[in-house]
Amino acid sequence: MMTIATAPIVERLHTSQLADTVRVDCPAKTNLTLEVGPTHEEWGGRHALDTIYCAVGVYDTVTATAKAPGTGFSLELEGAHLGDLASSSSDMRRNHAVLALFAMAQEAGREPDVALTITKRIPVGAGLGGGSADAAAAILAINQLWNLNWPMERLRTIAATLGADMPFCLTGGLAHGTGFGEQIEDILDDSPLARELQAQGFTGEVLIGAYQSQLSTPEVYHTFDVVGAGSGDRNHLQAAAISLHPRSGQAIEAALQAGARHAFVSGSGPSVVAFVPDSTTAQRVIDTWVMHDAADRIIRAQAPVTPIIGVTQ
Ligand SMILES: C[C@@](CO)(OP(=O)(O)O)[C@H](O)COP(=O)(O)OP(=O)(O)OC[C@H]1O[C@@H](n2ccc(N)nc2=O)[C@H](O)[C@@H]1O
Ligand SMILES: Nc1ncnc2c1ncn2[C@@H]1O[C@H](COP(=O)(O)OP(=O)(O)O)[C@@H](O)[C@H]1O
Repeated sequence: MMTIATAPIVERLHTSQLADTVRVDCPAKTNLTLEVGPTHEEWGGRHALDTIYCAVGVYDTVTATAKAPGTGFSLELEGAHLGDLASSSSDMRRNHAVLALFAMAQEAGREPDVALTITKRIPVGAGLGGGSADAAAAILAINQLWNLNWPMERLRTIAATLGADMPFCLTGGLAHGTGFGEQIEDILDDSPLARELQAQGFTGEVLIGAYQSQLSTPEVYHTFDVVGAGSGDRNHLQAAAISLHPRSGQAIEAALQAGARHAFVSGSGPSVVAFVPDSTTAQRVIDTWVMHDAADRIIRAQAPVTPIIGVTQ
C-alpha cells in the first residue's frame, strides 16, 4: 500500500492570493472495518486500532474569516441538527473546531483572531466523526487563511493531538488507520485494495440511518471492553453500540433484507450505514426504514469523497 497524503480539492485559489474568508466543506467518516486491540497507557488509555476509514458525502461547512488583531475568536453554529451542541451548557471553547483553531494559532505563534462559522449537517454524536470533520475543516481553513501552506504531514501531526479521527478527516477518501487511529496511509483510487473494496460494494451510493439520541464514544469503548466484538463483525464496536441502542440493530437487519450489500453501525454508532448497488435498492431500504421506524433521519450520499476548500477574496 503506498503512502501519499492526497490534497483536498481547492477551488478558485491561486497560491499568491490572500483570502479574507476560507470555506471548507468537510465530509463525515465511517469505518469499513474497525478492529479494536488492547488499550495503551501512552495513548491516554485508548485502544490500538486497525481500521479502513471511508469519507461519506454528508458535509459540514466551516468558514474562517480574519478578525482585527487582538479581538479574539468567535463561533457561530447553524443548522437544524445541532444535537447536544444546541444545549445551553455546551461550551464553545470546547468545540472541536475552536480547539483546532487554538492548536494552529499556538503552532504558528499567532493570536486566534478568527471568526468561525459551522453549518452542521453531519449528525452529532453519531459515529460519523462530525466533530473531527469540523476540526479538520478549521485546520485546512486556517492553513489557507494565514497563508501558512504547511504540508499535510504537519497538519496531521497537529490534528493527532486533538483526536484519533482528525488526521484522516483532513484528506478523506479511503485510508488505512493504525496506532490509536491517527496513523494514516491513504488508499489510492487505483490501488488493488481500492479496487477490491469497490468490487465488494463498499463504494458508491450509501444511506445513513441517523437518530435523535447520541452515543458517547468512551462509553461505547467501555462497553466493548465488557461485551467484546460480535462474531463476524467487521466493526468490533457494533455489538457494544447495539447493546446500548437496539434500533441500530433493527435498521441493519431491515437494510440487509431490502437488498443492501452491506449494513453496519458507523464507528461507535448509533448511526447505521448501508451501501446499496442501485437507486431501486436505495428506495427499498428507505421505504423499509420508514415503515419500521428504524431511523429518525435518513441521508442519501456517495462514498468515498474528499474535503473541498473554497476561497473568497
Ligand atoms: C470510534 C471512532 C472510530 O473511527 O470514531 P467515532 O465513530 O466515535 O466517530 C474513533 O476510534 C474515535 O475517535 P475520536 O472520537 O476522534 O477519539 P478521541 O477523541 O481520540 O478519543 C475519545 C475517547 O474514545 C476512546 N478511544 C478512542 C480512540 C481509540 N483508539 N481508543 C479509545 O478507547 C477513549 O475513551 C477516548 O477518551
Ligand atoms: N464541532 C463539533 N461537531 C460535533 N460535535 C462536537 C463538535 N465540537 C464538540 N463536539 C462534541 O463531541 C461529541 C462527539 O460528537 P461527534 O464528533 O459528532 O460524534 P462521534 O464522536 O460519535 O463521531 C459530542 O458530544 C459533541 O458535543
